[in-house]
Amino acid sequence: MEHVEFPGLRAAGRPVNAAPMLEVIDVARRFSVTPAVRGVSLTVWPGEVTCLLGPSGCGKSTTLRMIAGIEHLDSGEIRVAGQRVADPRHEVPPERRPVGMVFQDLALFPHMTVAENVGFGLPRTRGSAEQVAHLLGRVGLLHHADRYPHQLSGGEQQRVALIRALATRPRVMLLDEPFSSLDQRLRVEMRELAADLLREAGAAVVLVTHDPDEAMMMADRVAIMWEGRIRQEGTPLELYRQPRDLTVAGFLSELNIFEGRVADGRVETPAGPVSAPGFQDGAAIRAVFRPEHLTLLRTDHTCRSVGRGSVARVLRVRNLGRESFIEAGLPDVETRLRCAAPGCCALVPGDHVELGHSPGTAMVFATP
Ligand SMILES: Nc1ncnc2c1ncn2[C@@H]1O[C@H](COP(=O)(O)OP(=O)(O)OP(=O)(O)O)[C@@H](O)[C@H]1O
Repeated sequence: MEHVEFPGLRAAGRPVNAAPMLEVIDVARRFSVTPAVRGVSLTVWPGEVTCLLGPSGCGKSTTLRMIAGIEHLDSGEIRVAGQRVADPRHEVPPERRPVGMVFQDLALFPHMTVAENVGFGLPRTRGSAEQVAHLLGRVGLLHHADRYPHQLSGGEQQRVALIRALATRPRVMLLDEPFSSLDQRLRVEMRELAADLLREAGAAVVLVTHDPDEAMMMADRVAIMWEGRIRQEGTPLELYRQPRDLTVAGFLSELNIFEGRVADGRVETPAGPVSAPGFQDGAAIRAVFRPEHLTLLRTDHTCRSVGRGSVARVLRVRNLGRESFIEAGLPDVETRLRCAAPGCCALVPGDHVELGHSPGTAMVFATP
């Protein structure tokens, strides 16, 4: 097939000639006896969005606050555009770092109009009013320039906060759960708008979220954080397809996990045989499937036919129109299987289904 270039779309991978814009080198921070961040390193290129994804308390916000300069670092170093901005002995104050921030609580100035909010950090030059108008136009809010923040909807306030942070043309943009207070539809809209604006601005972006969909949609690279460390870093697809362990795998979707032992280089699972390269015969392993990788085929049989997947019973079906979620149970197994399929699903609770999986989608990990 002919290779097609889509103008405006970035090629996958990092720019070859550009230098990194943000370098976080082995930074650590401890609060009394609690180590919050234990040696985190990150490199972000201009125009690149890196997402820190992880459970509550794993050190995401502390990492962001150290980059912003509002949290001290105990060890390590932070560089912006090749210049050191922080190490334990020397810290450039936050207001002198070329770093913009948008947090969940937007902190717009209530007594200033929308235009004044956006222009707040700009030197009063002849071009500044035009720049504010340009940015407001870019997010469709030019007609609200003279309103006050309380006269705007949540989504509109979010857009103002975003362009206010972009107005000073920061080299690094930090976003801490910026869309979490918005409803689902608005959140999707804001993610797309923000991703476009941020890439256009050419800033290095670090986005903190605990929402895997947000990470998959917005990020060029995702770093999964766990207990103060980065457990794995890569493109969203690398993490989705080749997670290094079960913890990383479990961040991006629910999982169906089957325990087994390797025989002849493969392991039998209720969803059919799975090859286990790199494992010795007899090794205890876990074969893991994401919900969208299990297949369910309605059958009249109530037990497995030789050489096929197991027969399960459908317990629950949620048809969302665009996709469906099905829960199924295996005899004598307490855990429910969770499956997802595109479009509407004709199965109903009580149906018997033969389990299978899409080729090449199983993930195999050693049992600890
Ligand atoms: N100022 C502080 N004083 C004491 N402990 C703190 C302070 N700030 C953060 N911590 C602790 O450091 C750890 C990491 O906190 P951090 O806010 O970075 O986590 P997070 O991953 O951003 O969590 P969340 O997703 O809930 O915001 C937590 O155990 C937290 O309680």
